[in-house]
Amino acid sequence: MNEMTTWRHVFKLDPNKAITDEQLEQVCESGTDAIIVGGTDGVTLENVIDLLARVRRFSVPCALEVSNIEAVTPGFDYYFIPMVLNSRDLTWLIDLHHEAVKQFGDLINWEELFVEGYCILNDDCKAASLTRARTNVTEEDVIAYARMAEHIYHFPIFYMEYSGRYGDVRLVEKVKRTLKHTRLFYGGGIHTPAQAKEMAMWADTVVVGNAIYTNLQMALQTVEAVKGKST
Ligand SMILES: CC(C)=CCC/C(C)=C/CC/C(C)=C/CC/C(C)=C/CC/C(C)=C/CC/C(C)=C/CC/C(C)=C/COP(=O)(O)OP(=O)(O)O
Ligand SMILES: O=P(O)(O)OC[C@@H](O)CO
Ligand SMILES: [Mg+2]
Repeated sequence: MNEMTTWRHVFKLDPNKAITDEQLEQVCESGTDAIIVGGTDGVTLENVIDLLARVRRFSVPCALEVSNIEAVTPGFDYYFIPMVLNSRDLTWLIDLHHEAVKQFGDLINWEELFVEGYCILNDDCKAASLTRARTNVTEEDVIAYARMAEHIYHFPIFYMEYSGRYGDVRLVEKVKRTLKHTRLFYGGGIHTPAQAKEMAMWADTVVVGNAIYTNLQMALQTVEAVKGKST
């Protein structure tokens, strides 16, 4: 069984945001299942390598969520590749991926690569603007994207991305009830243990990002809320 399929909680670190060594240690030693390194803007080879080297002092698994070709580097345990299913622009579905595979094809260890079928649901986030995501979608639309991810594309991950905003738990539940094999990642607006626990009832994996930078002590408590005996 692949390790990724056991992850319940992950922290997403943004290479474009500052974190002290002490804070990073708390994140990496928190008991989270993995660290994802990723962000939409300001992600450079330099800040990715810097963060990778710092995270590597700890034993937690570390994945790079690739958002631009220039910032891809060896050394991560996994590479997560977003494909934005509700983008209006082929760039974010096919073109950049084609370019990257042309460039790195011979070097890619396909066992380490996981495609994430993204559905971006917050109109007011950087990833939505960048990819021109069609966020004005119905419940039926989202369920159809999830089914496409699982049955047409056979993606390992369907990612409900509310980056910066807490999402609709009832919709997360409905999507979860639809999926059988593809794992459901939920990310967006989780700042409290209660929110993390609520989303973890349905999502296979919950992703906590911004809270690391706004209220670290609260963010750390989301790990126990998702994985602890009290859940
Ligand atoms: C040896 C070697 C070099 C090995 C590596 C081989 C390898 C794995 C190559 C890559 C292969 C490949 C197919 C790459 C894909 C290339 C690519 C650029 C794809 C496009 C990805 C994409 C759709 C990006 C759009 C933006 C997006 C969805 C980002 C996800 C992250 C996200 C939403 C983060 C939230 O943070 P942020 O938006 O920064 O939030 P703040 O407002 O808080 O900052
Ligand atoms: O930063 P937040 O809102 O926690 O979102 C986490 C993650 O889904 C971002 O890609
Ligand atoms: Mg960012």
